[in-house]
Amino acid sequence: MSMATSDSEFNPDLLLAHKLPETRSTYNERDVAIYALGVGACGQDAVDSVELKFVYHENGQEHVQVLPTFVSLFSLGSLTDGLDLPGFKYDPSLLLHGQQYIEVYRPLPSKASLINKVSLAGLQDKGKAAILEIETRSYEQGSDELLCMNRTTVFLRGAGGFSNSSQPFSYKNYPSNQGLAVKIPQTQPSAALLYRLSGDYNPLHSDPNVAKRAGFPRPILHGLCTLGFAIKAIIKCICNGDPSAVKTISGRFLATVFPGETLITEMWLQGLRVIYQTKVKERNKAVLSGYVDIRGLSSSL
Ligand SMILES: CCCCCCC[C@@H](O)CC(=O)SCCNC(=O)CCNC(=O)[C@H](O)C(C)(C)COP(=O)(O)OP(=O)(O)OC[C@H]1O[C@@H](n2cnc3c(N)ncnc32)[C@H](O)[C@@H]1OP(=O)(O)O
Repeated sequence: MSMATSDSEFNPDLLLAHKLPETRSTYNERDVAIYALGVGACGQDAVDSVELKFVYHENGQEHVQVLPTFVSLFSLGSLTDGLDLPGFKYDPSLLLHGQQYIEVYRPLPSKASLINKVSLAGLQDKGKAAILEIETRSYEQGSDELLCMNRTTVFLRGAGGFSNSSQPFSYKNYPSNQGLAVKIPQTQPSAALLYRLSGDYNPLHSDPNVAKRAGFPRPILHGLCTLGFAIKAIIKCICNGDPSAVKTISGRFLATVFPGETLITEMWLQGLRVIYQTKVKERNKAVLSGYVDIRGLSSSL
């Protein structure tokens, strides 16, 4: 992959000493529904009985239901302002989302105001790149109850070489038997343009010139959009459509996805852990892998 020369300046001591400010998130049912549409809810069948509840109040239902990956949006505030951090001069177009780890502690309300406490949780030197981990703990305003936690790993191409530390990642081995289920939600060519309306306005996903400068032939799909597609497939296949069954989500973005490609998510149930892998069908390429821990299995399974 070719990319523009980075003129990054990286001072890890200054960076790690920096305290990130709190951010605030307020959302309502409209935001929840737009997010769900952005990750393909009701994409194949406009009246899909499992997915309709993520965008519309069905009969007898008081509120739309919130997909657990919606909470990943609370982690965006600290970085979408262009990574304005001391000791850190970096071309944001070279940044790639590397991993996302999510814990959801309580059923998600369909509207809320949150205070996000943000901290730098890790920094690794990979030689050709630096990896920065940012933790965001989101509390409901008023009750101060912890609702969820995100750990976001960003892969900063060209910013490595400041030390010799490195930390391996352990989710590489997949069961050799065929997965429990496979879902094929097709992304639309406009997928990234729709998903960005949920709050990630990074031009890498919408501007052909920015994408070219970053080394891509055209804008790429948001990592968190791919994650949303994958976790929704797991909720549908394994959790009987119940989004509150999801406790923990872990995902590593292995390769880029282009809007319009078809995503296949394969999953294996091991106790209360679902191991999953998402591939792009057209290129037979693994693009996302990880696990989901669930609270329990519905009796209908
Ligand atoms: C706070 C909120 C902020 C949110 C910001 C998000 C903003 C969004 O708008 C941005 C996006 O959504 S970008 C789109 C989504 N992400 C992607 O498409 C990236 C896909 N992955 C890749 O391209 C490669 O894996 C790539 C390029 C990442 C790595 O591939 P290689 O360069 O080939 O790396 P490799 O040689 O295999 O490994 C080098 C070391 O790095 C570790 N590593 C690899 N992939 C990683 C990944 N995805 N995440 C974390 N670490 C990763 C490897 O383990 C290796 O380390 P070690 O040598 O210690 O084993």
